[in-house]
Amino acid sequence: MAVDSYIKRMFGPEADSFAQSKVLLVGAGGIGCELLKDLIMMNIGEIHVLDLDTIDLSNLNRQFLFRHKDIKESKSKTAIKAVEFFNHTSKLVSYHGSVLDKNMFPLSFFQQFNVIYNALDNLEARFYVNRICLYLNIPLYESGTTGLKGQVQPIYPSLSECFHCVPKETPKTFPVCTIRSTPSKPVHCITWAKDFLFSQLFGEGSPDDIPTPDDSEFTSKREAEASATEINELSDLRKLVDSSKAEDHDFTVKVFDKIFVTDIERLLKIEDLWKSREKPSIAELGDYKQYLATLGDAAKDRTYESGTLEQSNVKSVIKTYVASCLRLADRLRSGEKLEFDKDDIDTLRFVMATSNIRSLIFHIPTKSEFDVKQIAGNIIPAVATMNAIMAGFSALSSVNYYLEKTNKERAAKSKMLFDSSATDKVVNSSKLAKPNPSCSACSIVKGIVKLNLKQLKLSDLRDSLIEKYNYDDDVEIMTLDARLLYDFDLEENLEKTLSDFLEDGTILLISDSDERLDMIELYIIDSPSTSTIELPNLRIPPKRIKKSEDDNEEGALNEDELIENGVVVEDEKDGRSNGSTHNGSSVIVLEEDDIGEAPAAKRQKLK
Ligand SMILES: Nc1ncnc2c1ncn2[C@@H]1O[C@H](COP(=O)(O)OP(=O)(O)OP(=O)(O)O)[C@@H](O)[C@H]1O
Ligand SMILES: [Zn+2]
Repeated sequence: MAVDSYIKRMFGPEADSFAQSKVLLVGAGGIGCELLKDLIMMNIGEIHVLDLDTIDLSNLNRQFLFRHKDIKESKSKTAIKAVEFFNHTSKLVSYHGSVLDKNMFPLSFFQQFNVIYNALDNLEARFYVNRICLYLNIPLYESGTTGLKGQVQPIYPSLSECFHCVPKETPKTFPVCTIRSTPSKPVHCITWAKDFLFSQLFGEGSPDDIPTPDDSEFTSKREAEASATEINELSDLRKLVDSSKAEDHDFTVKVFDKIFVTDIERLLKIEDLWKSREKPSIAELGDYKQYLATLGDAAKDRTYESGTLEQSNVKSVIKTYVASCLRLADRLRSGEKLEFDKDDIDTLRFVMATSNIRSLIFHIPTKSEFDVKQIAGNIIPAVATMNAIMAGFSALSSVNYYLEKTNKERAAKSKMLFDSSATDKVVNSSKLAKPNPSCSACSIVKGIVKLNLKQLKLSDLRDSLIEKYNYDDDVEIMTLDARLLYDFDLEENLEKTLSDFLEDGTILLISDSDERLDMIELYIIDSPSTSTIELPNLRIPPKRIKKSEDDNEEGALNEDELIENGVVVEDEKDGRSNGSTHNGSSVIVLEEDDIGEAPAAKRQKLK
């Protein structure tokens, strides 16, 4: 039976809307491959698939649209090619690029879609798509899995909780002193090797930028001093790596001596540290000096040992350390910017070797390359079935979008779905919650403004804002990433052209200096053909007193008032609006993937 007749039989005449819809699928990985198949089976009219990545060998166990021959090919393009032969009538379009790339995917790109499906693996991209959907009032089906856990969250802007409404789990952290001085578990050594040693020796940034932790983060002043000396010496070694020549391998010996001998000897002198702990011991490395010296010429060919690396064999890990150091230094010299990537063999082997040498010294069990990859990449193995289940629920839950007429009805019928720990249940569901009135993404009234950035000055924008929104006296203009462009105290930017600070896609936060009106958020679109400033029609609610630790609760508006006051719908069609919508440092173990977008916390004056 043709797919459309099958869908009609299931859902009745309303099913025509499936074929009339155009959707965007962001991410063609574990969930994305499944979801693409599901959306095709729903007979969706147009499916656009976007992914930045190419296929890796490790994707093949669960990303069922990809084969061995597709390794290194674009995920989105390959996924679409793979489903071409399915029995379907959907029009398919692929894009190879990051959803965060504003040149490739400006706001107008997203505007063409009725629904967006997220099948991503990181918070940054998820927060970004969430905000885009808030601006354009597009329903978003957000999905994610971690091992055997998973969830699907339908997001109807201004009607239900957005992705930002509920704080996300903060990355697991370890005290600095555990990582720098007293590791007791393999993960401590791996974190040290990846986040401290690798990033300082080969990572981006000047060697002088190495951050020095606060004294308060250590158990004693001596320990803090030892750490500061360690950091200064490491900074010198980074300079040595930068200035090394291809034929040099001396720096590998100097780095080894410093991190595994001098630093450890310094720590050993702080007796307090070892009163209740076993002392680290360089003797665990045996005759490492002689072995390092003999490696010289042999290491020059930069080859790794063949076969499985022996994680606890001192000679084997030292050889891996030398080869990875030389290969990374070659790459730095060729101008490459290096960052740790679990799939980059040189960065992985450097971390594997150095963490295991440190583990040997501290009497900690060593870890195989496979284990180090899991821990350093913070990988919880993906479960193909859970991806398939959550993708299925995302598609199924979005049926409400196609069958109902308004976003209000769609949101009322939609459910959030998540894994269940009960033995007799696979999945739990709950009604969609209302938006969080103090969410920094969806509670602020938003609008889109087209400006000729090269022609207009900041003073033009300030004057237009005051006139359009009836600010009594003055406004404060700040970017979403907390750069202060203007306030009554900072007038020097007024005569500068907007292109000096803004670009297409910059988001501005505008506050009322009189504290009478609430803050608004404006999305800037550069429009070289415009000469005037056309600010969107927004109804700005009175200033809210935020319910946060810093502010007291008096005067806070309730949720309904906020939604009522915030919504400004211009040219509403099909439930979508056109433009404005309502609305002591530790070492981080997770990848930067997991560090969410920080809402503008502190203001910095623009210099
Ligand atoms: N900014 C982005 N723009 C476009 N696609 C993205 C972006 N960030 C992540 N993705 C894609 O989202 C998908 C998420 O899929 P998944 O969680 O299965 O991860 P993976 O990278 O395929 O697998 P693994 O991380 O286990 O190696 C990936 O294909 C990834 O390339
Ligand atoms: Zn929100």
